[in-house]
Amino acid sequence: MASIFQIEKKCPQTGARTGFLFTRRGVIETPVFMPVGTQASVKTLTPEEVSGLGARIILANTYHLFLRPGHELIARHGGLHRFMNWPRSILTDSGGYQVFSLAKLCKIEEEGARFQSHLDGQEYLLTPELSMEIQAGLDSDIRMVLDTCIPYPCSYDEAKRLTELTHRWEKRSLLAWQKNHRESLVFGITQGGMFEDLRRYSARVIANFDFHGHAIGGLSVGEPHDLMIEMLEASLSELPEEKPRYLMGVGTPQDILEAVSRGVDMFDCVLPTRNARRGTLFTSFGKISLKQSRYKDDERPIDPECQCYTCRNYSRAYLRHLFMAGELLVYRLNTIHNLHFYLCFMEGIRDAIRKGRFEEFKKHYYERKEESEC
Ligand SMILES: Nc1nc2c(CCc3ccccc3)c3nc[nH]c3cc2c(=O)[nH]1
Repeated sequence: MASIFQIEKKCPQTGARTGFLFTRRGVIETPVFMPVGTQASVKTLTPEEVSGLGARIILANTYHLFLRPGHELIARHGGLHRFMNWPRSILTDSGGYQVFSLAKLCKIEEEGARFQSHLDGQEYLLTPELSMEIQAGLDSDIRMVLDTCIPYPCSYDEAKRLTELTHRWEKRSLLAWQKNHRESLVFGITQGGMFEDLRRYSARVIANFDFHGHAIGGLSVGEPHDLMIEMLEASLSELPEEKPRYLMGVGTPQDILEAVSRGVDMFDCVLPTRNARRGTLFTSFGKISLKQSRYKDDERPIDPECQCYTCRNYSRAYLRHLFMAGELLVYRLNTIHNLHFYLCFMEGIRDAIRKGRFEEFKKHYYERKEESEC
């Protein structure tokens, strides 16, 4: 497998590293945050705005696009990049997780995941082969294997059973990918529930297949922060350092910092975009909510230290007015700010690692995090 990942600089004190991930549609600097564009759109923003904020890879969802408008329609329209006018890299999830979290009456069988569409109740069977076929129709650059996302909490026996089924699905996914998907990259996903021995076992099995990169799955499913870190460490301990690691669904700035320290390269999370639509904004001194009356007459920007379009042009009072009035503009202005915050945060992490100052960066983050709101 040609090397699609190059480590640039390692932090001497921690497992943090910067690197470059090469897809056929461009180079991605890591550690990277990948904005979520579930239904072929990063909600409320144009692709030019997402790219202008610095994003070089976005995520899309196989489950959603399969159900609507359908991968065959998107394929007829030239694939997802053409369809949504996004020329850079796209990573698509396999649908395993969404079937669990969204579909009705999901039944896990050896063949695949049988479910009813949350849109019209129609029944489908999502198999590893079909998942790869859908991702090929979308023509995504990084394709995820079909896995079962183990619920939390879950018994040891059930976690073991689902982990072993996942390994069989991943083998089938890889075979399907090898048959006619070689223009893209394929990532494996480790599972193991919240059991350290199953986490190590799953990582060892996945590491022995021939994937371009490895995702750590089954986390950020409602478990406590410390348990997530513990299971992350168990998984990472058995994954090769030279391949990219992707921690699925993570997370808050603090989660990202802790995971980068342990050698994770790729992140995705709905927080910046979803919180934006709920009026919750990230700042260098913690989060603020536009619902609070204290901002009614506040002329300052969201974050005085932020250089984004929203902070350079609008006050908290104006944003709160828009939010309380239900003016749609606020969803765009808040999303611009939150995505800018996350993408700048990642640039700060990469810069600190390159300059050998990652520990200092982390310490500074924790000091600022507890500051009283300004
Ligand atoms: N396939 C898979 N996806 C997960 C996601 C969705 C990430 C995603 C990818 C692409 C688009 C949207 C979302 C998780 N989100 C939070 N925890 C998660 C765990 C898993 C998991 O174990 N397996």
